Amino acid sequence: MDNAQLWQRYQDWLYYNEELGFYIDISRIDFDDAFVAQMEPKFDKAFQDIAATEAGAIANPDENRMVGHYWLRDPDLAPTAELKQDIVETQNKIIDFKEKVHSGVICPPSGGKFTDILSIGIGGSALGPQFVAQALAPHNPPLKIHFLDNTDPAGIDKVLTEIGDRLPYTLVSVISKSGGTPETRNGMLEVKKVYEDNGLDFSAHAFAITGKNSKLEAVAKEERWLDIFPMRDWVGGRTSELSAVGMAAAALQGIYVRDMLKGAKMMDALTRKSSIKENPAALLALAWYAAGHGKGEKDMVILPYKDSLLLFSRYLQQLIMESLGKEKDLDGKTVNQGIAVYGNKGSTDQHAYVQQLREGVNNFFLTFVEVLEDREGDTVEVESNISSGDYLLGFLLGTREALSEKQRESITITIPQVNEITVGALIALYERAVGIYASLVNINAYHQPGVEAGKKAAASVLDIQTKLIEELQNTQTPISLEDLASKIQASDRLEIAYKILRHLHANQRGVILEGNFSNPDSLKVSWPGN
Ligand SMILES: O=P(O)(O)OC[C@H]1O[C@](O)(CO)[C@@H](O)[C@@H]1O
Repeated sequence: MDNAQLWQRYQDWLYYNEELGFYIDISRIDFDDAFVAQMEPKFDKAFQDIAATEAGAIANPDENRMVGHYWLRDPDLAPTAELKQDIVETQNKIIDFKEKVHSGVICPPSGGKFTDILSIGIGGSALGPQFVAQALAPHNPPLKIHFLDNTDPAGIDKVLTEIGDRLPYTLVSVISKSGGTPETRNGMLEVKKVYEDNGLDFSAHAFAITGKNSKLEAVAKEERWLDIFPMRDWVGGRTSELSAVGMAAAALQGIYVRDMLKGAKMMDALTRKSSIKENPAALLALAWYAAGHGKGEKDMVILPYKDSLLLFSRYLQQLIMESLGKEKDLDGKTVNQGIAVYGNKGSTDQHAYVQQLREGVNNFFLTFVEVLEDREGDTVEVESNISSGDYLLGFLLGTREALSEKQRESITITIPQVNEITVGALIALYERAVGIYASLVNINAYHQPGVEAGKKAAASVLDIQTKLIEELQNTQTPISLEDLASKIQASDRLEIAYKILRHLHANQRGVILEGNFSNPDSLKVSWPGN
């Protein structure tokens, strides 16, 4: 296509909503009218599926659950009066909590006001709050947020060192829908110990966001934490940013959470339309399908040209990959679906991997995110009539053109500003696009059976560790790996046993390994206390 044809195609496919100031351009994705016509019946079904989901159908059949994140921003849509009341009450309770914290009614036992929040959670219990904090937290937030989203001891130490002597003024938010995620539990136990070691009452600093009757809820109740906010089984972790999970963290940082909900509600109204061209989420799903032939053949590279949106791709990675990455379809057929998502920000990534995007393997499509407003306040010119923001746009458009010349496809989303309304709308846009795409490819977007396999395997590793240590403590002389593994009936897990022992040895945890480390079979292991 020449430039005149591309310009025409841009206008033919441009989506614009005046109220939100949102543009979506899928003109640089390679599809034709015949493809759209052929997709229409699938979209009709997808629109019906999502309407049923919003009305309270069991959209997550494997877990026998409704899927209700749409109700969070429009409680009137909730299928029962109880659910509606629950949503409204939780939101009001969060606003009330943040007001009490900000005003000092809820305060540290030593007096004064809370200055920091330490948010402990992982996956959907971290990624949304992290993205939103980066995108929207004011320069001088009433509370500064820190995250523990792993069980990495050095990572935990680093965050606690950053907090330093503000620990007595730090609120701790422990977030886990299941209430049993080991990384989160470990973070909580380590942080609790640091509070206790400093003579501080952890319970007077902590609040929980968790599912009903979870282990975490029991602990928070028993230890009389400051508060407990509910997570409901009809909100998945990766769609929980606009539930208590994201709301509490955002509100405490001084972000206008009601506006986030408003932006999401506005986008929901737009993405409920049953005409592909008038529905921005359907346009995204159409573009994803066209690019990857409905099989995820191409990766999705997300490039926001705005530093504050840096974590958008990371957030979308879970939303899209945990939702769409499925072995079986809804009929039980093996399909191995999914779309790989990566990206950071432009133009920074231009100096990292855009070389490969333009000239290397053509296995991706890009999503540029353009923000019209450069900055608050006056613009500085770095050259005559040219600002840094002009360069940013120049790099975006230049990269789009350079890629397009080489048949690399792209979508461009344009928003007027990064604010509560547009961020809420972006979240809702992608949540809906994922729901529509899942329906197009006939998969359950709302379960995550694949994650369980890794969790079970990790538990079995820790079980072997316990047995190895017990056995070693009863062994008087150095013993070969093979003999030790055989004693605990783990001869078939020799590699795992060796790696556990090597880790314990490296951390001076009582285990001594001796011998030739390039020949693990030759190593002898002992417990020096013996
Ligand atoms: O909130 P939870 O239950 O601790 O789970 C954290 C994350 O773990 C997963 O269940 C699986 O990795 C995600 O879906 C979820 O967001």
